[in-house]
Amino acid sequence: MTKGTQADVNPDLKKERLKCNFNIQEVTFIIDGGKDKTLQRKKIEDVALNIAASIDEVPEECLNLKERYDNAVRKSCVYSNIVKNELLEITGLEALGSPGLRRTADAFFKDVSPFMLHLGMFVPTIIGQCTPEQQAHWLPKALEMQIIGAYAQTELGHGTFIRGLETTATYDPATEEFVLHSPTLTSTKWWAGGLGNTANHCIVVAQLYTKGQCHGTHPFIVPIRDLDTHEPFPGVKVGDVGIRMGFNTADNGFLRFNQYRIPRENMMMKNAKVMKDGTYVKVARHEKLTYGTMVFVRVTLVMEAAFNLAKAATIAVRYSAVRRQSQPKPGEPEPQILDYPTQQHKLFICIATAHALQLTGLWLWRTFEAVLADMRKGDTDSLPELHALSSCLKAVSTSDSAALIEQCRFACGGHGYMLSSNLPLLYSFVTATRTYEGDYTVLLLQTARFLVKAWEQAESGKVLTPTVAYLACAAAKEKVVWSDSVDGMIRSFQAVAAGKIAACAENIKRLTKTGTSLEDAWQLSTVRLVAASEAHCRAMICQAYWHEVTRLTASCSASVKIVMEQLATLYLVYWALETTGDLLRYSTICESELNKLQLKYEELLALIRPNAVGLVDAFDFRDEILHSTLGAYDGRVYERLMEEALKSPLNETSVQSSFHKYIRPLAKGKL
Ligand SMILES: CCCCCCCCCCCCCCCCCCCCCC(=O)SCCNC(=O)CCNC(=O)[C@H](O)C(C)(C)COP(=O)(O)OP(=O)(O)OC[C@H]1O[C@@H](n2cnc3c(N)ncnc32)[C@H](O)[C@@H]1OP(=O)(O)O
Ligand SMILES: Cc1cc2nc3c(=O)[nH]c(=O)nc-3n(C[C@H](O)[C@H](O)[C@H](O)COP(=O)(O)OP(=O)(O)OC[C@H]3O[C@@H](n4cnc5c(N)ncnc54)[C@H](O)[C@@H]3O)c2cc1C
Repeated sequence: MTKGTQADVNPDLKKERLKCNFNIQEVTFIIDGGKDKTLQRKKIEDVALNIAASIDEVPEECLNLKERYDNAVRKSCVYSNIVKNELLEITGLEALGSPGLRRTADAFFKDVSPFMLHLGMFVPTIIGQCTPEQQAHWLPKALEMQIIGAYAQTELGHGTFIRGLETTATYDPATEEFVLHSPTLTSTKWWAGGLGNTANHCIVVAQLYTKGQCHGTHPFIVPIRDLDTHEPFPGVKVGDVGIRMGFNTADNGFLRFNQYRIPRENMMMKNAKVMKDGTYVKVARHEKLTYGTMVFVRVTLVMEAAFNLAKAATIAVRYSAVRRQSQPKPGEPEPQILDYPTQQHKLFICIATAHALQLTGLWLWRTFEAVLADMRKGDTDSLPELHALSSCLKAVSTSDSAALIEQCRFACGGHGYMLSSNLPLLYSFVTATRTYEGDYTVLLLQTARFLVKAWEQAESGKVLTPTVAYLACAAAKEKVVWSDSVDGMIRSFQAVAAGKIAACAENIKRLTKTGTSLEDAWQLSTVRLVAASEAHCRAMICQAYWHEVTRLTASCSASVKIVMEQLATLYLVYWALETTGDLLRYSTICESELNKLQLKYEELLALIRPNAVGLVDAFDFRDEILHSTLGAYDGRVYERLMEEALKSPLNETSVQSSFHKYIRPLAKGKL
């Protein structure tokens, strides 16, 4: 964080920091996943942000579309040199997924780098889908930025339904090449980040045909532009998809092939191969291993959701400590808006959710690594559970994060609507995460498949995998006894999930018994299935969050343990109050217990209040990363708003040319 001198800090923020009663650094270590991780992150930030090239003289949002893109490319080149020459030195390949890299990227790009998908998906797909020999060929070139790649899976006609993709890759044994072709308008690749103007290579997911047979979708590495001239190769048509709600510097593109040939070796052959004579050989033990990059990105998106929400919460809480408004008691000074319980209600859940998603995300990452280790030994048994877990957690975390970032914007009143607050841009960036890498509903329905199967296993007394083990207790179908202890609340959330899953399973059974096909019975139950999946995910987040807080604060100072537990309890109570209808249905909770719960919630808001600024300081964001007039460490909100306003191109002259051209003639009746 950029602390400046204490004299520069807004007096209200100064007082808030004196009120804070816990060790901020200890909380930072917990959020980062350990002291060593914090130190590494800070080192990366220091190295990367000492290079002033990230600074824009004119705010990014004041440039036109083309200027913004060119500027983003310029900064991407500076930044990729830093990654290549400095950051990879610090941590090796691990740097690519490190929080330090993620954070410093935000200091360079208020919107998104056109190189993001190169690092975010192109490189991970090479690592996940190539044979060691292919990796040795492609990876150094990609890491050295000799080639720049995109990931083109989605088409104009299909994003969700991958099996329905239309682009074909037909093997020609005579030349030992694949012929890529886009047979229809709807087969045009659409959306790939970095593809429109930047990438010279692209991972293309296409239907593989060999010896006259289709073997489903497979990934290929495809050179699309000449490395020297950057002109698209004959047979390749590529361009930008047009202006978007956000991501306007991400260079999302379209791509069409006309009988375009690539060598056989460009098929990514870790999970399946095509031999020289065209024989198709399946290597992988699990049908869906070609979907591996998506699972990897979904796992990382949970912490991405936490990260972005933490930024918004930092901005809104600091601003709420500085902003004074209204006069609830006559004659008294206007209070800080953070003193209003309604403001606390809007904001403290944002801090708690950022913690919940970050700690759940770290736990999910460890689970992912364990599954990966099993798969290296040839064991894919835990893949279905990982898919179910990562699907629902990606869906719920990105959806919660987007909704709460918007809530932070509301919490900042009119100033939150300024682009210089950074909240609108943050929202437009994060709301896309609910759609990309698997739409919210679609992913929850994937988890639902796993849950209904698990329920059937529970009913027949089979052993269940860890994340659904709670279903075994719920098979008794009795209402759970409500208790407002943490364990009691988690048990109740699980009972809600189990009750909803059971109702779905019963509904499907009832419909199929009366002659409805299984597919139709499933469709007719999907509204409930999505709700069941969401309830399961919420119960899982509550359990993982509380478990991690208990584990991680075991050796912390007492005050840190208290504040972390207050936040986690707030999260549980908040969701109990949000889902009272469900609790009334599946637990023994009654009116008086609901009233007690409401009181407990209000008490927690009051307890957290003195530590609110300390808690967002613990996210440890440097001002360069927050990019916010409202959220800077020093709280000089009004000064910064004025400084930014003066940078607007509309303030360059006191009279605009349009006055002479239109307004004056209009007034004189000459227009
Ligand atoms: C250098 C400087 C640089 C500076 C920058 C520096 C920046 C630094 C870095 C910055 C980082 C920033 C953040 C990250 C950035 C990322 C951005 C990403 C952007 C967005 C990318 C995208 O957006 S990219 C496209 C993603 N597009 C989807 O996401 C499609 C969803 N659609 C499906 O994913 C399938 O279509 C769908 C539904 C499963 C059905 O697939 P399907 O039809 O084949 O399968 P069925 O439904 O029939 O299911 C049959 C059985 O398969 C099982 N199963 C299915 N999937 C499975 C799986 N994966 N693993 C195991 N099992 C699986 C299922 O559970 C069933 O099991 P069972 O039979 O036992 O029940
Ligand atoms: C900013 C951004 C960046 C992207 N980057 C990339 C990229 O780099 N590479 C890439 O390949 N793709 C990329 N995408 C595409 C993205 O992965 C898809 O948009 C996403 O997977 C959703 O697919 P879709 O657009 O086909 O939506 P659709 O599937 O058409 O969804 C429309 C609606 O239909 C519903 N629906 C669809 N199927 C079902 C079902 N089976 N049951 C119930 N409801 C259903 C959905 O819930 C949704 O409400 C990007 C998208 C965005 C917005």
